[in-house]
Amino acid sequence: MSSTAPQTITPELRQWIVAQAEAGCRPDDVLAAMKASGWDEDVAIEAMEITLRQRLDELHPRPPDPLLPVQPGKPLPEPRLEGRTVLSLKDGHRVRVLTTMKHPRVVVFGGLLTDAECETLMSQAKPRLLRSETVQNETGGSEVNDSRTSDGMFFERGETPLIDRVEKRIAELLHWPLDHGEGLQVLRYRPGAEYKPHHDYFDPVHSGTPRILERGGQRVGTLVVYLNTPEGGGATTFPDVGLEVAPVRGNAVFFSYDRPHVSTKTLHGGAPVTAGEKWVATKWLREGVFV
Ligand SMILES: O=C(O)CCC(=O)C(=O)O
Ligand SMILES: [Fe+2]
Repeated sequence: MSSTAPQTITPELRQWIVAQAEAGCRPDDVLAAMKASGWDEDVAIEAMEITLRQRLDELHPRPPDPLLPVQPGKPLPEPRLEGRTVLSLKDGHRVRVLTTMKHPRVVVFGGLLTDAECETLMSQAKPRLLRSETVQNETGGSEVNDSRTSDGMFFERGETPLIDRVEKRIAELLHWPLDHGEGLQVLRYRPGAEYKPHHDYFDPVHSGTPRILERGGQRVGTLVVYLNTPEGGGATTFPDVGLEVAPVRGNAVFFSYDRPHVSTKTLHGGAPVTAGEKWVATKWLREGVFV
């Protein structure tokens, strides 16, 4: 190679650089070898950088930029409101539309569950409540965490006739297949308990996320149903937009997120309960079948 010849990164050179790196050669030695065979130092450094970056991208593809609309028109759970203030469901149940917001996408429903349904869910959940855990980012497992001081439990999908009825109602309301939903989670917050602001999607930067995504892909929507009306506190807050949803028995707040990114403005939390208890049932919706 002569230093005056055009110095392009040929496939052979690329293979050679990758082979040196993968054999454990120090970059300085690779550079020295390239210089000895006529490469200009700056050009050689650039060739190495470009080649090795390309190789890393091949080995570890980067997740798509969450700010780009990766899947334009990606389907999301979404109620068909069409200007209505009351939605009549197949089981004869009527749900009121109390508040809607475009960005973040938030819809507050009134009367999603009856008082009796709320009572039954609370009493069925109560004996199984344990201190809530949050996702452990590194492993994808779960752990007890100060940011979430509630007690919780999960029902299996379709575990009881009531759960089945509620899940079918949610699937119809949000136009999202029943089998894309996680099992219903019930949480109890005692006085002082809270759930600090968080996102419900799994952050792609965490090493434990791929394992979690094996069971149905990303979460794309959340429905929090209030099973009682706490005497004080306990609103569901959306700090990015200053929205607070009052916890009222039977009502529910739905929000969706088309990508696992803060730009969805779906940061939310359960404000501390100041008096009495707060009980909620959460349904998380995945992009695929949750197994
Ligand atoms: O308790 C609330 O208001 C919010 C619950 C919540 O964020 C969740 O279950 O993911
Ligand atoms: Fe949440």
